[in-house]
Amino acid sequence: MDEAVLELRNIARHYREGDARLDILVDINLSIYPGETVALVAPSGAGKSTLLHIAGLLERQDGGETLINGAPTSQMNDNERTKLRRGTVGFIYQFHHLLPEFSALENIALPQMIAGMDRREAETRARQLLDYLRLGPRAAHRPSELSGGEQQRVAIARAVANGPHLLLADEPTGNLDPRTAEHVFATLMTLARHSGLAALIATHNLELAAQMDRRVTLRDGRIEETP
Ligand SMILES: Nc1ncnc2c1ncn2[C@@H]1O[C@H](COP(=O)(O)OP(=O)(O)OP(=O)(O)O)[C@@H](O)[C@H]1O
Repeated sequence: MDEAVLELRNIARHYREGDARLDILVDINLSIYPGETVALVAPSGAGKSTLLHIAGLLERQDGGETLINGAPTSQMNDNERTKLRRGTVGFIYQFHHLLPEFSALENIALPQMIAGMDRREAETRARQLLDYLRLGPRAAHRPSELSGGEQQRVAIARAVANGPHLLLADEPTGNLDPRTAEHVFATLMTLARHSGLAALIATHNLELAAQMDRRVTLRDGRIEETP
C-alpha cells in the first residue's frame, strides 16, 4: 500500500477557558492515502476545524504526531512547517477568502508566486485551471463580479494550483444553495480524483458525504469510522 499522505497519530488538543480545560481532541488516529476522499461529519463544536488546522500545520497539537508523506512535523520549527504546508497542502474554507481587489486569475496565481514560481508560469497554470473548471471567460473578473458558486470554484482552483498532495476543506459548500453546492462539490471531487489528492472535507451535508470514499465522525475527541 502507498504511504499515507496524512497520518494523525494520537493527536490531543485542549483549550483553556478561565480555569476550565476543554479537551477537544483526545486521541485522534486517522490515515488518508493518495486519491482517497474522506468526509468529516460531526456536530458543531466537536472540533472539526481544530482537526483540520492541525492536519494542515496551521495549529500545533498538544500531544501526538502529525505526519505528512511519512514525515513527522512536531519537531519542525514554524518556517519548516510553513514551507512544508505551502508545498503539500491546499485549503478551502466555507467563505472563499479571495482577495477582493484581484482578478480570479490573479487570486489563483498569487499564492504560487509567493511560493517562488515566476509570474508567467503561475499565470499559465492559473489559466489552465480556470479553463478546466470552465471559468476561462471569468478570468479577469474580481470576486464581487462572480457568483457564489464561481467564487468557490476559484477558491478550489487556488487550493490546488500548487499541486498539493493533501486537500483540506472546512464546509466548502456550507454557504451555497443546494444546486450550486452539488456543482461545486462535483468540481472538488473531480479535481481531487483527477490529481490523486488525499482529501479531508468537513461537511454537514450527508448527501455529499455519501459520495466520498470514507466517512468519519468525532466522538468524545476520537475518530470513528461511520458507514
Ligand atoms: N482558540 C480557541 N480557544 C478556546 N476555545 C476554542 C478555540 N478554538 C476553538 N475552541 C472551542 O473548541 C471547540 C471546537 O471548535 P471547532 O471550531 O474546532 O469546532 P467545529 O466542529 O469546527 O465547529 P463548527 O461546525 O461549528 O465550525 C468549540 O467549543 C470552540 O468554542
